[in-house]
Amino acid sequence: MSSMTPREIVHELDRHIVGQNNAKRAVAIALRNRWRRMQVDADLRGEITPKNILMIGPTGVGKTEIARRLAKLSGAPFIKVEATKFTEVGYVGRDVESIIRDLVESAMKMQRETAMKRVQLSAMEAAEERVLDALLPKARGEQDSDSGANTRQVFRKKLREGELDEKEIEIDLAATPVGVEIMAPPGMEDMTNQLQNMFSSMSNDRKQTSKMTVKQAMKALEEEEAAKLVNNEDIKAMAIESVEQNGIVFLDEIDKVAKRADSGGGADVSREGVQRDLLPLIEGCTVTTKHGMVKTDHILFISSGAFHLSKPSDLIPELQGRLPIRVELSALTPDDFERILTEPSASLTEQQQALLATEGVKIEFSKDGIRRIAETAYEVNERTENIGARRLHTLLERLLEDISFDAGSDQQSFTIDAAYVDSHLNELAQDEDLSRYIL
Ligand SMILES: Nc1ncnc2c1ncn2[C@@H]1O[C@H](COP(=O)(O)OP(=O)(O)OP(=O)(O)O)[C@@H](O)[C@H]1O
Repeated sequence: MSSMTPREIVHELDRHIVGQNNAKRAVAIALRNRWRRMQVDADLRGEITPKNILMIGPTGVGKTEIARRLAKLSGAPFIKVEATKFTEVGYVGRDVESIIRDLVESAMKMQRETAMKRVQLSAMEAAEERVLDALLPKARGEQDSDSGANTRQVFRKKLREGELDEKEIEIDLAATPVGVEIMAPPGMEDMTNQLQNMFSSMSNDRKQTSKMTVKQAMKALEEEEAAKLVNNEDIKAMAIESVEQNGIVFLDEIDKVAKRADSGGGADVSREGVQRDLLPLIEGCTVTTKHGMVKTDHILFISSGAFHLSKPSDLIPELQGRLPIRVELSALTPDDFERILTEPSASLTEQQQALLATEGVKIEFSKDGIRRIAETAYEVNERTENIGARRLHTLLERLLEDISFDAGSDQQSFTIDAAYVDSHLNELAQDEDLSRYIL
């Protein structure tokens, strides 16, 4: 668990997200509180539940990004779900517990990757032995002799230096489990999982001989050996522990399941139903997953919504009480866009430059060029639909389309200044119908 102070967390988030200081502070405190909770006496620890957060702000201003970066920073299992998913026609009552099951799956993946990394070296050595066995298929006794050992040593050296990479060999690999796709009705995911497990375990012990290059064989064998070295039960236990203690669920579009002031009856009933379904998860309950039982008491829920048509007070009172920390994210200005284009580490302009550099094309963004992109994005957002910083992605793609298409042919260096931006985007940006489709 991360032991960073709130100030350090905000500082780290600043590297990726422009502005939105209140939201950054709120999530930083929430994360630190988890660390604080782990420091108190075990008796009291059980009593302290997370202070969940409600982020209020228009689309594309960084709500998801803040939560995602926070999770990454703390190595926490993370999942984003849309609350509206549970109101779709025909899906009423869709199992909200699947949120926790998916979270456990993501934790399993993280834990498995960490465990695999830990055993990487041993796996590589074991794989090397198996490749050498395949390269030098000798009778048993002979391998133990001095000359046998010497040859093996020579081959090992060649193998490590990559000299044998392209040589073809035959190796025995565990057969991949039969792919069985089972379609079950919503809410029956557990049954599907069990059936799938049953089918895959049926084929677990089978081997298949494959012909491949030494390089491919090393990769396949390394994976197989690593899988043998990690203990699945440990991974399960660690995954569940990390979900229970560190898990973060990002519940988007929570405003869309709130009762609306202007509508009456029907749809409200189903929306309220979703809130009631979600409540036990947020209040703390136990969910059965195929890897074990998960208590949701200490999972951090970050909910978010634009709240254009409804207000947080339209949520059912119990849910309001469980989302005590409210933060507002502001709409982005042209100045923010300018900063988003250049400041974050691996910013959009940096990414484009790096991509084109691979073809020997150099692009420079001048200061007035950046300013003009930011202003155009803002104008298009105003005139059509406000999709926040996402507009910068679509605009940049369009702006660099020609360069990107011709890369590698003639001109090798470009300066993107205001004139370039105007000549490539102005016509589109001014035409409302066109920009709706293209920008
Ligand atoms: N303040 C910001 N600083 C840097 N990048 C941002 C900022 N706001 C948005 N972005 C970028 O815009 C994209 C969309 O942002 P994000 O997914 O956080 O939107 P959101 O506010 O969660 O909207 P929605 O509610 O529609 O999901 C991301 O690629 C993100 O990197």
